[in-house]
Amino acid sequence: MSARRDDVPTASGVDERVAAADWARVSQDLDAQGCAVIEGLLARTECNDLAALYARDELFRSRVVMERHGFGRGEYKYFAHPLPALIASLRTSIYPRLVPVANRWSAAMGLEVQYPEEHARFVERCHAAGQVQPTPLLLQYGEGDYNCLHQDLYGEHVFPLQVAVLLSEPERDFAGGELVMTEQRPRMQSRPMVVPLRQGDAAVFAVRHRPVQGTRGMYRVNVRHGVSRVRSGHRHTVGIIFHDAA
Ligand SMILES: O=C(O)CCC(=O)C(=O)O
Ligand SMILES: [Fe+2]
Repeated sequence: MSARRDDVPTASGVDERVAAADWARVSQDLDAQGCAVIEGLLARTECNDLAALYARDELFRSRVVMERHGFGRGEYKYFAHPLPALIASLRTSIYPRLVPVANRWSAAMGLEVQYPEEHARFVERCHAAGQVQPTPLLLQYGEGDYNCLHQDLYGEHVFPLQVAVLLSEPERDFAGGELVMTEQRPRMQSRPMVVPLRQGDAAVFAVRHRPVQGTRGMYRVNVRHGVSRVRSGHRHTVGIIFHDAA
């Protein structure tokens, strides 16, 4: 029998908030910078309630202690099915907003893959290839913790954009712990970026690579993300990755 899950955060109003975001601006920022911020996507209570789920082992399929794998320091847990309503709603309502960017990028990079309009259809594609495990995750950092630059690839099927929502408030709950991105350009040095976030803000960013318009045509940059050292306090984030894992 599945555990009672009616005391986890509800999805009340989240679809409406997603619909109200300025997706034209997000898409422009993604094209120009490879990342975009949606301010105040989640309310403070939703952030606190989500962060509190970290202790609820029955909601998760696995726990990763980053230090054991050389991933950094701190830990995270992947949600099990059924996903908490708020996470499931974010995943299905944000996905179609990002499909136009994903398809445009794919074509611009000369890739064959195109993404279906609906998240359920894309998940079917993942499942058919043996990628059946949910990838949304909660991350928890304490003093001295950090997350090494990485890419969240879990199999052949990769949706090219992902979302992370900061659940803690900088300066109040923690110091340091900035979301960091690097873009590795062909035959050039990497470009670093810091993404300033407050509690409830969502960062949307490229998972693996993205097209950049150069003076001599389009080229592909390789993208990684991570988190700088948390200097004090505690920091939680929720990561929404749209492909499932093998
Ligand atoms: O904690 C963060 O801000 C980054 C989390 C992360 O690596 C992810 O959501 O994939
Ligand atoms: Fe990540």
